[in-house]
Amino acid sequence: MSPDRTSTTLAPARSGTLAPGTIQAEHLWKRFRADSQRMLLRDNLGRIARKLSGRDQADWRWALRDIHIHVDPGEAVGLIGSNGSGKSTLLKMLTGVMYPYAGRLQVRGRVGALIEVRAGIHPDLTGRENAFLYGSLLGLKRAEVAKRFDDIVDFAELGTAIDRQVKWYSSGMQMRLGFAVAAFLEPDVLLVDEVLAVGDALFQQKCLDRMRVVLEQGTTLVLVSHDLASVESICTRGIWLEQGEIRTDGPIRQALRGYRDSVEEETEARTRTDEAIRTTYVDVRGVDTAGPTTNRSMVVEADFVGDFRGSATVHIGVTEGTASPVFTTRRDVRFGPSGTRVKCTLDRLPLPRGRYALWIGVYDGDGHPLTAWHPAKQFDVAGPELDTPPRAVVLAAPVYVDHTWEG
Ligand SMILES: Nc1ncnc2c1ncn2[C@@H]1O[C@H](COP(=O)(O)OP(=O)(O)OP(=O)(O)O)[C@@H](O)[C@H]1O
Repeated sequence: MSPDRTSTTLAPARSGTLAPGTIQAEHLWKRFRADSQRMLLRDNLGRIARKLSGRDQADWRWALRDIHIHVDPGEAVGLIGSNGSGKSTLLKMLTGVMYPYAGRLQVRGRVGALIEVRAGIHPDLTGRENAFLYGSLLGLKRAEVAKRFDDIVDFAELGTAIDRQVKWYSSGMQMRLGFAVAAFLEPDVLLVDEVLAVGDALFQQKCLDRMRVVLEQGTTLVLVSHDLASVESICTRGIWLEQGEIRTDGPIRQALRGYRDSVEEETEARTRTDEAIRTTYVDVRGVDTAGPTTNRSMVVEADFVGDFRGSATVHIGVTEGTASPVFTTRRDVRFGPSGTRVKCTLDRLPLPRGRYALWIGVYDGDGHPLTAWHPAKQFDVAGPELDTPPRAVVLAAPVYVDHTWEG
């Protein structure tokens, strides 16, 4: 399918009857030249010659295809997806720094955006000047920015550096300034792209807390991040993009589940079949329960075959969907000609109810993979849900700990 440009508005319409804080995208398409990255002079000359002779068949790649989104004021939306799926492109169009190829886009009200660490921040101006400039771009009067200025400096922890030119700031300081300015100037829509990764853990937590305050004030939030725990802790709705298309738009847990499952499937598919050792059988089961159960025994069994002979280390781990395991364990094993079976009993499974994946990797004495670290089996655990942490906590690690309360 390709877009119909005849019936579209090319520029983002920022007016209409929608309430401030509403985002509406209809049939949104965006493409880039596939060769637009780096180009040598001779390539350019060749292209100009082809253009003059009418033979220039540009190679285009769609970054976004037929995107429909309606976000109501006050919603907290997480945009998730793998590298290159179109998240930043969509966010840039929402801020107005990029135009769609086709489609209609309405973003109503004042838009505060932090789309790149340095975006919207002028290096030759001081932090103070930047804050006032940004405020005026948002349509705020000088006095309105002045009223919030101390909060911005306090939050960004910039102290006297606020009167220094921004080009002397570290990237962390620039991010803190950018976030504080965008989040404290009371936007109707706050757009945040991946920048939290630049700050230290304490500052990330502060940003998440601030986003919650901003949400409570009725601002609409769109957050792009690969930190799925942060996205889950703050967003109620998730939009999962894949190759420029919406795969899921729904409750955040549902979108994250779909995305995590697809990451696992892809890793599994990428697992090479020419490895020195291959996994031929994997089982995960309860010992005296119908299936894996919280705080009860669980058994993992795996069979391996392959050309490798000698001793190697089998690692197994359990993840909640991404590659970082909740825990791992390992065993040195001798691999012989007739295949090898390992069995591991976990006495008290420390996982609350949920769906998990068992990952396996086998490594030789130098740490080289004989079987690459890959998801080998999904399994469900029966048992209690994890206790709900206070809202301020990003996300509790999914570990069940046996405990007793007194008093
Ligand atoms: N200015 C540009 N010129 C050419 N291609 C671009 C440009 N910006 C983005 N693209 C391409 O558009 C596609 C989507 O990119 P985008 O940055 O939106 O993805 P993303 O989901 O934000 O990825 P990441 O998680 O890596 O930040 C990619 O194929 C990318 O190479």
